[in-house]
Amino acid sequence: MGITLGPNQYGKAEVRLVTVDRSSAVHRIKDLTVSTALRGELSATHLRGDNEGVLATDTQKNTVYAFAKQAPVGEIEEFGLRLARHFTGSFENITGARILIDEHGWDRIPVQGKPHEHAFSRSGDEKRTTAVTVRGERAWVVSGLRDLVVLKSTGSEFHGFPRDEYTTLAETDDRILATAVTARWRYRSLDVDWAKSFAEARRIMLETFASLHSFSLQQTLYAMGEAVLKERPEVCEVRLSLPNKHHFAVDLSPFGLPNDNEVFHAADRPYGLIEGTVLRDDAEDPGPAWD
Ligand SMILES: O=c1[nH]c(=O)c2[nH]c(=O)[nH]c2[nH]1
Repeated sequence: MGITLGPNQYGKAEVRLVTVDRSSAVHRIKDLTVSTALRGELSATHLRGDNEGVLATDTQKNTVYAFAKQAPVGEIEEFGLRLARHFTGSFENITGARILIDEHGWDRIPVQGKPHEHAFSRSGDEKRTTAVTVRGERAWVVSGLRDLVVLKSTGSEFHGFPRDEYTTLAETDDRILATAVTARWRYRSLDVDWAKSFAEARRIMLETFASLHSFSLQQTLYAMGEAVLKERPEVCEVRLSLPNKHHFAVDLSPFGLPNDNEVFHAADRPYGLIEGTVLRDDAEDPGPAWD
């Protein structure tokens, strides 16, 4: 019986990088979590512990910090592409790289109504994300966001589902719909205004969530992905993961009180998890974009 080494990669996970642009008194900060992963001919170290072709994960981490000094970080997609191409271009046995970057937002603290020059508050849990994959000369970019928490207090129904002997859920024509959006979208090419594309995809998804009268979170998921594809030609595929953050109307009848969808228990678990892909019929082959 033969045994072989299967797919493998290695790198430094979750390098925390904060940069301060001090070129004017109005400082600008970038707060990133960067993960690197290198792929290629790495059988020597796995089979024999021969590390000749192993660019140390410590070096990968140092490279992230050095690159942040040597040129402006720019958009996370650009930074990811620079890093990935450096790693694949520098060492013969390293033929692929995957760089994951999360960007954490900071807002300027308003002081007497004026945004402060160098004091910030965290924007919240939401992260902008990218996954840059390089294989040989080619590159793929999948960008997105995580933990964008949204809620609508009406405009959502859920009924018409089958009832078996275990079904207790009441049908509803008016419920709270809430979720924490994880969205990732795949770009057709690298010729993209990354900042604008991100801002527009985010806007389109939010507007769709708000505007669509929803009969299921599945319907909302599809509509959000479809709207991005309709308006953003640079995107060819959208993947969404939407936890259904259930809000149950509390039974106030023991207290002799009515509850006309005004008082809810926000349950944190379990939660429904609705996931799906929306893509163009003629979407390019994804290659290793999602791997
Ligand atoms: O939008 C929903 N989709 C479901 O599949 C589902 N299942 C459930 O219990 N509630 C909901 N809501």
